[in-house]
Amino acid sequence: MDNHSNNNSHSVPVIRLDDEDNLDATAKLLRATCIETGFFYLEGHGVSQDLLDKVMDQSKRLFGLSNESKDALKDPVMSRGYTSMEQETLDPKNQKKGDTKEGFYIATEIPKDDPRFNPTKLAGPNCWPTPENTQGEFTQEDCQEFRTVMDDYLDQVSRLGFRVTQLLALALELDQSYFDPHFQEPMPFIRLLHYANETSKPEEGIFACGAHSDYGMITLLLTDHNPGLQIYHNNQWIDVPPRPSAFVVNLGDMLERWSNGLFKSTLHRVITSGSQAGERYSIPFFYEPNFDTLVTCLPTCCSEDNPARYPPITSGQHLLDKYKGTHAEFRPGDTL
Ligand SMILES: O=C(O)CCC(=O)C(=O)O
Ligand SMILES: [Fe+2]
Repeated sequence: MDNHSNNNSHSVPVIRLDDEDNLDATAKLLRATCIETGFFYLEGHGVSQDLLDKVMDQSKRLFGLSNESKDALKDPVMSRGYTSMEQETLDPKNQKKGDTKEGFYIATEIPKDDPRFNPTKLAGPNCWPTPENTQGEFTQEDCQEFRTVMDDYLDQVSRLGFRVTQLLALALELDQSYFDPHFQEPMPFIRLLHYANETSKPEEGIFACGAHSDYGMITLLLTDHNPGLQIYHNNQWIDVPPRPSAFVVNLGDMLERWSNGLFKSTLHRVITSGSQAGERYSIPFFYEPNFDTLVTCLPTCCSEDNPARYPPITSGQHLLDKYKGTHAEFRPGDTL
């Protein structure tokens, strides 16, 4: 029997990034949290409310486009742009149909004539709305505004992601700068999400977002006021309610692997209740190391008694392997 929601016997802690005087205490709290669930709220992060509001508004405008226009914004080879409702199935074993959500991927803009352009390494241009591909639904100014807001957001959350990796290094009892070289050419991905006004029915295999763990290093999630996110902890699903102005941060499989299983990448899902919640908007930001970073057991996480459990893998290969399993339409680097 699947409990839809639970009282919060466990609550997700708040970590503040602006408490420089108590860095040791913050790192200790973060360590305990990462060993337990790897989920926490992040406050004092320095990203302005104005920008958070703007990015949500622009996301709503984008998903308000007609299906025809949104379909013209797909780029499965570059893994960018629009992904349709039910295209992604995050938990194929338990889902009868795909996630009841649509999405839009944005990453670092690398033009085709840039020497770094390489679709097999997920490095390429974004798929921006234009007056042409939106059939005039977006004017030139609308398109410019969308891009300006998204560029600004990508820049700010990337800086924030870098600071979080420094705090994670401390939590892992490493030098604060330990991860810095691995984020010199990071792979940041914004994913705008829009959940349908449809009630999830776990017992019938219908989920807003099926149970999964995230693939990469860290995820910084911005949500609107609608509840729905749950984490699986101590054999039950626990609500992680929206907390205004905070990011929900969670660790992904890559960091679990890097830390030899010490830091957890916890299973989570989204359950929507159509009548109560209406449509839900959220924006996960995935912050990943350089494509060529070698993810191999961190020095503080293995010893003679606790040898490395996973063979080394590059960050890029790890992500590509994971994407293949869940994105029906994604074909990174296929013949252009
Ligand atoms: O929408 C949410 O609250 C969570 C989304 C999520 O877990 C994901 O996209 O990885
Ligand atoms: Fe997730």
